[in-house]
Amino acid sequence: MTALPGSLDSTTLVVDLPLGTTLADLLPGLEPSGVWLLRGEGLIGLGTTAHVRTRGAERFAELAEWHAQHLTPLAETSPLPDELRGIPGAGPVALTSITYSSTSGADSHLILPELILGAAEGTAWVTAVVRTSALDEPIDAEDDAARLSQVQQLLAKHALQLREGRLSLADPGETGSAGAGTAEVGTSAATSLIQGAHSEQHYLQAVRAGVQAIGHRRLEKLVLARDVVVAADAPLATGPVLAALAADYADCWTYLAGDVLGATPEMLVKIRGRQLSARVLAGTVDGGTGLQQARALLLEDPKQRDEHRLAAQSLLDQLAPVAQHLHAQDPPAVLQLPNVFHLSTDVTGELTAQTPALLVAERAHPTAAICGTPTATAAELISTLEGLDRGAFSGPVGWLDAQGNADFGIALRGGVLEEQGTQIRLFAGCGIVAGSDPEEELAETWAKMRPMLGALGVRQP
Ligand SMILES: C=C(O[C@@H]1C=C(C(=O)O)C=C[C@H]1O)C(=O)O
Repeated sequence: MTALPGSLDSTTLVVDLPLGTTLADLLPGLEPSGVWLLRGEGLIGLGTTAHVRTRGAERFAELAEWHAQHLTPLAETSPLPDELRGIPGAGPVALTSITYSSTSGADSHLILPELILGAAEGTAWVTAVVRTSALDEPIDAEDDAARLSQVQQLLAKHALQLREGRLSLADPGETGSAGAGTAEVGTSAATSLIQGAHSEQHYLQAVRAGVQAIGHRRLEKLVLARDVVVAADAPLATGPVLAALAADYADCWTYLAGDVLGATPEMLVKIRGRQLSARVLAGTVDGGTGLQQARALLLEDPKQRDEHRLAAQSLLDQLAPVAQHLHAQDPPAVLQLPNVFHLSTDVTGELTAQTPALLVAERAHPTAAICGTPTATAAELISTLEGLDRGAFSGPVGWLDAQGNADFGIALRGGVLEEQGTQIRLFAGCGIVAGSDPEEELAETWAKMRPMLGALGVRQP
């Protein structure tokens, strides 16, 4: 864990975006350190004021402690402009990605960007977060001119400008920013698809073994994943990749935190004060199926309904010790995405105590949507059958603000950057239950990788 010398100071200004544009429109010209966007609104982080890395069984607790020590105090010391009070995510936020497994060899991350662009409920803002020890002299809370100039400097550093209250990309040639320049290299990087840790045959074999274990009544469900690698001839520029995901999958949360990025349709847990909500997905058919047929295939198939029921139930069971009035939509709905249809259950509830958001996420994770039932048996079988270190894939990903609000999606439909950003390992998994067909599950993994393959300019074989 990284200690943070000195305390933090933050400034938030309400800004306008150019008419008819959203935050997502800025992405192609930026090199973000964190992203969380849904339908054009959300957060873009730039640069880092602090980056905490941790591993192991205490990873949630350690990040929660860091959040309480460093981010929470800013709610008191750096008040928000009136227009932003009560807007979740406004002001200083940390983006986070946490590994699926406590035994992963990969880091879990909490990143506090130095500059955050935010938009929610039709209002946009910029927030600068600095270490007071990095300032020549402390900035007076009331010194608006000094605060504006500090924000302007950080904007220029990241290829942005604020003119008459309007935020936009800097005019070409205006700044010496690294952002715009490298983005161009990245968009033109040639990409190719190569095998991941294992072959398709290995996956088919793993699914067969999973179905067999279910047949022997060792467990009811397990989620088996596979990986492929997209290699590029230059570092990938994440801004344009994320912009493509945000444009094509507007109903998914487009994310970047630590080394993982993607566009996920699944919300592990969203926390707003004491209120919590979630969106559980499980049960999938290919997007090429018409809506009418997809509804029948999902809602009327006992196998799909069972697979879904186990996922929803696992979340309710895992949240029960910290929440009350838990309510799950019943029957599930059908969620239509460009690549797939899912059975979907929205869950709501109320936290019974002031449990820190990261510890609520720890409780909720892993659901049977990405692990299985019973959890421990599924987790053990996954580690032997998959033969993968999932890293951040299928772990919680999202943001936390200083007030304790948070979004934790499940890091699906994404990939992990490797080799200095010149390659990205894509993952996708499928829920296996009695009667699962290995070939169909393999096809489903390709359908789930389609968003990333498309954004990276790689054709599905
Ligand atoms: C595991 C993934 O997705 C999960 C598994 C699903 C399924 O098996 O039907 C559906 C949605 C997700 O909960 C993935 O996208 O990799």
